[in-house]
Parts: sequence; C-alpha cells; structure tokens
Amino acid sequence: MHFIELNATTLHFKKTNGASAAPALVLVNSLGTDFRIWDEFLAHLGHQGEILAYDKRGHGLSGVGDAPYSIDLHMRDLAALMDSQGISDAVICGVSVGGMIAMALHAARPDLVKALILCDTAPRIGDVKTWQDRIDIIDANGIEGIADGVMSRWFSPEFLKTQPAAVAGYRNLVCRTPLKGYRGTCAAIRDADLTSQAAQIDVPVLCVGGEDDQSTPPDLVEGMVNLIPNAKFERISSCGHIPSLEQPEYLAHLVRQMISRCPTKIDPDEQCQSEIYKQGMQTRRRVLGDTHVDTAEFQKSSFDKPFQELITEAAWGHVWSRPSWTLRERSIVTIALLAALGHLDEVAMHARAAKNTGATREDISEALLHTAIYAGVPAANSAIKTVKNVFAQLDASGE
Ligand SMILES: O=C(O)CC1=CCC(=O)O1
Repeated sequence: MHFIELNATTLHFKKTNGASAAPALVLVNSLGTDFRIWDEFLAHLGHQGEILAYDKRGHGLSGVGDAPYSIDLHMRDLAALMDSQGISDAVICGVSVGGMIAMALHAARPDLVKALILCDTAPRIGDVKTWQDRIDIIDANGIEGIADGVMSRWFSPEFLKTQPAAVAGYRNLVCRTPLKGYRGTCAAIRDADLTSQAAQIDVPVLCVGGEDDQSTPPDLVEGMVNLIPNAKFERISSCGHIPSLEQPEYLAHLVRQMISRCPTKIDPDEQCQSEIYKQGMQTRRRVLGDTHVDTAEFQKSSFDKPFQELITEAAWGHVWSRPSWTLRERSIVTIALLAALGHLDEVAMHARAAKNTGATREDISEALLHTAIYAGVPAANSAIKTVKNVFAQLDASGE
C-alpha cells in the first residue's frame, strides 16, 4: 500500500513498475468505488508498462479533505500524483466521473496524456436537479438511501439476477464510501460541464459504453464520438456502468488494442523502416508536431499504410528534408501551392504548423497575395478565410 500527501490530502495509490517502452496506464475511478474495481481487469490485461491506480479524495483509503469538491480539484490531485511518480505521456483510462477527470486532465496538462479511454462517461452526466436530489437524499438518509438505486444503474439485469452476493458486496462498497467524499463528488459532477474541453481533445480516444448502463446510457457515450475529433466507440454487451467489474476480460482486450495502437517510445515498426522513412518521420514530427503525427499513426489502417509510408518518404524524407531551403521557405511555398489548388484542409494544417517552421503570419499573408495574382482571387480569398480561422483558434488556445 502506498500513501502520499498532496494538495493537503492523503492519497492512497498503487503503482507497478513497467519493464518495457510501453506507455504508462493510469486508472481513474467512478463515484463510490475504490481501485479494487480494476483488480480482475488488470489480471487479464498483462500490461508491460507502468500502471498507476488510486483512490480519489473522499474514497477508499484516501483522505477526505475539505469541501467543496470540483472536477478541477480531483484533476489537480491526479496531476500532482502523476508528477510525484514521474509519470507523463500516459494512457488515461477513466470510468464515469473518472472519465470527466481524465478529460479535465487533458485540457489542463496535455503533457500527461498520450491517449484517453473514456468508459461510461460523458462531458455532462445527468442534470443539476438529479444530482441535487441525490445529495438531498444522502443528507436525509445517508448513502443507504440511494444504494439500491445505484446498484440497478451499475449492473445489467442479468448480473443483478445471477450474482446477488457480488451485488451485496458492491453495495457495501458504495455505502462505506465516506459521506463527505461521496456527497462532495456528487456536487462536483452536478457543477461540471466538460463539453468545450472534450471538443478540444487532440489525442486518440476510445469511448466505451455498456449496453445496459442506466447512468450514462450507451447512446450518450457514443455521442462523444461526434464531439471529440479522434474518438472511436465500442459498445459492450451484457454490461452496465462499470465494465471492469462486469466484463473485465473484454475491457482488457479493448484497452490492450488501444495501447498497442499508441506509438511506443521505441516503435518496433519504425526499426524496420528505410533511412529515408526515418528522416521523413523526423521532419514530419518537427513540422507538424508529435500530436498530429501520433494521431495519424493511430488512425492508420492496412488500407492507408502504404499511402502514409509514401508521403513520409517522398514528401517529408525527400523534399522537406533537403538542405537547400529552410523549413520556413518550404512552409511559405507549400501554403501558396495548396491555396492555389483549393486544398483548404491542408492549408489549415500547414498554417497551424507554421509556428514550428518559423514562417510568420506576415509570411503567410504575403504568400496568399502571390496566390491571388497567379492563381486567382477566389482561391486566395478562401485560403485567407481558412487561415484566419486557424489563427483565431491558436489565439484562443494561447498557442
Ligand atoms: O452512481 C451512479 O449513478 C453512477 C455514477 C455516476 C457518476 C459516477 O462516477 O458514477
């Protein structure tokens, strides 16, 4: 058992050291649970990298701290815990409120997050009235007053019928959560809406929903795929709100698959690549940034693998890596050509990347004047709109 004092509270956590280049996996719990909910899942997972699991404040063996709680406070506890353990660039797997904490972590500390696995969660869970009603019942009757309702939302009808002893045990788990911790986290969920943070997520995301989940129904979880740019959705059958309890083996399979798609620190695939590919990948990362390239690699399938290799070698390895022009010069010419041809998605990508090449906003404005004269005003006009949008987004996010 490990304990640490952070943000004026004691946090209880478990950490296993990794023996390989695989990314660290960090597990974030739901309301009214402690990190034992991951035991069976971890037994199936066989992860080679570091694993960190912990009890949120007000849960398990962690301290309760002072009210009021917020998702931001839970997120700061997690960030401090990861910093204290030297863990960054990790795959964060959060269930329910744990998923909200994971989304908040990505917004505040992107350096800590390589990918997200968001189980049975949403940027907004329930509404103010539902959570206030729950708080009022707890204030009047304690957690016992809501425990049966919680069990019926956590588990599928089949599990409730066939596993009465397990259900009784999990009911004890909820009821033994410190009242202040449970109540404080209900208030944190009541007050949270992470919609704008979710829309900004730029790492690979797997959303997972149990088909019998009554707390965050699968359609709600699937809705995140429309909001989060790089998200995929998996529905788990015969499963309620907590897949690590009801379908630990299948969840382990999904998480393993996700982790295997995340580039490792030493990519074994890349070791077999040609020198020109390696050079191309280096230049591509330098110009477009790691987040962009990691996402493209994650989304790569056998269908577009040859195409990805072609552009990495030909565009980035051969042309962009030639020493005769600077990256700034290549950036300016590329933006002008793409604008002339009306490839606005690519204009946006290269305008965004200009901060890495040294091409200034003035450079881009000059390049688009040339576009207007040699390729036509409408082409330049559309590109100017696109680039202005990119600049507005960069300014809004402080980049
Ligand atoms: O307790 C529930 O109803 C399920 C739940 C909602 C948020 C969370 O973390 O768990």
